[in-house]
Amino acid sequence: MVDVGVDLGTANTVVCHPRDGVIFDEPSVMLLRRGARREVLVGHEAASLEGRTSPRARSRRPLRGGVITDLEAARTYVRAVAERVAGRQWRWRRLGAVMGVPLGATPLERRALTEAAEEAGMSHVTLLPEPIAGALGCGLDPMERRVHLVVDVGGGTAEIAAFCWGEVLVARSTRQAGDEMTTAVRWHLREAHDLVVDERGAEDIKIRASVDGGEVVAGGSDARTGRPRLVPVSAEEIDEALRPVVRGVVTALTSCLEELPPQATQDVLAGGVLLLGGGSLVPGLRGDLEKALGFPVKHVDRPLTCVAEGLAAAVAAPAVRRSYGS
Ligand SMILES: Nc1ncnc2c1ncn2[C@@H]1O[C@H](COP(=O)(O)OP(=O)(O)OP(=O)(O)O)[C@@H](O)[C@H]1O
Repeated sequence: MVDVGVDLGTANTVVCHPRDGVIFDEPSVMLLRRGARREVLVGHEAASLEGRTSPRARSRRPLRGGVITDLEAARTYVRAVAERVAGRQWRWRRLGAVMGVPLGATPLERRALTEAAEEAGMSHVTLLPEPIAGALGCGLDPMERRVHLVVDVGGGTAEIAAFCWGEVLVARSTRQAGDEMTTAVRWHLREAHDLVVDERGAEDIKIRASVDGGEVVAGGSDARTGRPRLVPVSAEEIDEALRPVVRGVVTALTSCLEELPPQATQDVLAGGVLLLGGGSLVPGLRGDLEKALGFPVKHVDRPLTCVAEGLAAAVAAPAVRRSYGS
C-alpha cells in the first residue's frame, strides 16, 4: 500500500510521495477521444492538444473554483492520474491519499472529492485544508501553540487561514484568484487594444509579464477584422489590469485579521504572513498586502508545490490529520 499527497487544483494537479517527493506536476486538464477505443489523456499531453482536435475529442477541466463540478469527469481524471503515477502497479496495489480541499468547500463538495477518488480506485482518502497543508509543506507545525497565518492564492480560489494548536481560528475564501486575474487580462486586451485572446493565451501573457517584466508581445485576433495581430503590452499595464483582483485578496486578508484576538495578532506580527500558491507570484501582491496591513509578508520557496508536499508530510503526521482532516 502506498499513501501519497494529492493537490487536485483548479489549474494544476500535484502528487507528492512522502519519500520520493513530487512525482506528478501538470495542468488539471483531460482530453477524451471517443472512437472504437476511448482514449484519455491528462496533464501536459492533454493541454498540448487543446484547440488542435476534431469534435470527436473533448477537453475537460474537472474542477472550477477549487471544487469538483463534474463528478464523472473527476473520477476519470483521478484514475488516469493514478495510473500515470503508479503505472501498472495501480491494478494490484491501490493508492491511499491525503487530498487537499479548500477551507471554503461545502460538505457536498467535500463528499464529491472523496467519492471521485474512491470511485477512481483510491483505497482510503483523508481531506486536509489546503492552507494547513501548505504551511506543513513549508516546514511550519500546525500543532504548535502559536498562531500562523497563511494566504494561498491558487487558480480558482484564494484562501486565508489563521490556525493554532490543531484548530482553524479564522478563515476566508474568495474567488478573487489566478483565474480571475486571467479574465481581467483578457478583458483589458479586448477593451484597450481591440485584441481577442483565449483563456490560455491570456494566462500565458499574465505569467510572462510577471516573470519577465518589461514589455510582452500579445498575440490574438483583431476584434473588428478577425485577422491575427500582435500587440506590445507593458508589464505595468497588466499590473494595472490585475489591481481589482489583488484588492479583493487584500480586503479578504484585512477582514480575517480584524477577527483575530490581540494575542493571535501579536504572533502573526512576529512570524509574518506566509504567501503561497501560483497566484501569489503576481508582482505587487506582497507589497500591497504589506502596505495595507503593516505586517511582514513572506513568499515561500516552492509556492506551486508546497501544498502537495505538506499533504505527503501529513501521511506521517496523524495528529495533524486528526485535528484538521476529515
Ligand atoms: N509566475 C506567475 N505569475 C502569475 N501567476 C502565476 C504564475 N505562475 C502561476 N500562476 C497562476 O497561478 C495559478 C495556479 O496556481 P496553483 O497551481 O497554486 O492553483 P491550483 O492549486 O491549481 O488552484 P486552486 O487551489 O484554486 O484549486 C494560475 O492561475 C496561474 O495562472
